[in-house]
Amino acid sequence: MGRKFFVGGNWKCNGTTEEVKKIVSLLNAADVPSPDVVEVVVSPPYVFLPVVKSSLRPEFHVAAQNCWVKKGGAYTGEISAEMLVNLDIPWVILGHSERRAILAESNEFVGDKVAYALAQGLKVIACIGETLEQREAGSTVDVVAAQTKAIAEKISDWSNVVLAYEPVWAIGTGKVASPAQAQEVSWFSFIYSINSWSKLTYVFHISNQKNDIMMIFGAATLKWLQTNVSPQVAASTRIIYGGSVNGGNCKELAAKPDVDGFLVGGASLKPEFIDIIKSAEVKKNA
Ligand SMILES: O=C(CO)COP(=O)(O)O
Repeated sequence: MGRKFFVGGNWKCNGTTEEVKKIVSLLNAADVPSPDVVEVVVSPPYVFLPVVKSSLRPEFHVAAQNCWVKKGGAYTGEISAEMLVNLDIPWVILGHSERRAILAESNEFVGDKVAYALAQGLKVIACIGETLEQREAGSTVDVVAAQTKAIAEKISDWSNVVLAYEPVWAIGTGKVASPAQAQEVSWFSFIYSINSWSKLTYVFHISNQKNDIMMIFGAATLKWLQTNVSPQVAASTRIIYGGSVNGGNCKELAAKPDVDGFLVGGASLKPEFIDIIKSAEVKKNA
C-alpha cells in the first residue's frame, strides 16, 4: 500500500479570527496537487476548529492539537475525543514535543491518548522527538525509542496513525547541527541497534542558511511492527518530519525517498505553506 504524502500545518497557539480567515482564503485559492498526491491537514487552535472546518476547501482536513486521554467529564480546560468526533473533526495531533516538554506529558499518557482517540474513530498524528537537553545529554536514542514503544504497546491498528518525528531543538529554531556533532553517532547507533521499529527512520539536521540543509539520513528496517503487527502495517505507516520546514527547504527534504511528508509549524501560517504542499509533486515525479 502506498504512503500518500502528508502535509500537516500546526498553527499552535496562534491566530485571531481575521488571521485565520486570511490563511483559509489563501489555502482555498491555492493551486495545489490533487488529493491523490497529497493529504493536507491543518490544525488550528480549538476555538477556530469549527470556522476553519466550515470554510476550508473540502479536500483539506482539520486536526485538533490535542484531546483528553479518556471520556470527558470533570476535566476543566480539556476537550474530549468524543467532542471532536461530534464536530466531525477527523484528526488530532497527540504527544507534540511542546506538550511533552512544557506540560510534562509522559510517554504512557501519550500512548493512552493515542489509543483512546483511535478507539473513538479519530485519526492521529502521533509526535515523537527529543528536547535539546535530552539530545545534549546523549539520551536521544532512549527518549525516542521509549516514546515510540509507549504508543506501540497501546495500539494494534496503525492504519489511522501518522508518526511525526519532531526534535524540539529543530522546532522553530532553524538550529544548525553539524554532521560532526557527536549526536549523529547516537542516531546511527539508535537506528542500527533498536529493532522495535518497523520502517525507515531518519534524522535531519537543518540549517537556516539558504541552501545549507544538512541531512543525516540513516535508515534501517526495524522489526517491531513487522513481528508484532504485520509487514503491511510496517510498509504503510507514514513517518513525517517536523522542525524548521519551510518553503526553501521543503523540496529537498521531500525528495528523500523515505520522507512521507511534513508537520509544519511557523511556515504553515504563511503563504510558503502552499510551496510546502506543492513539494509533494517531487515525490510524485520521483
Ligand atoms: O512543531 C512543529 C510542527 O508541529 C514544527 O514547528 P516549526 O516548523 O515552526 O519548526
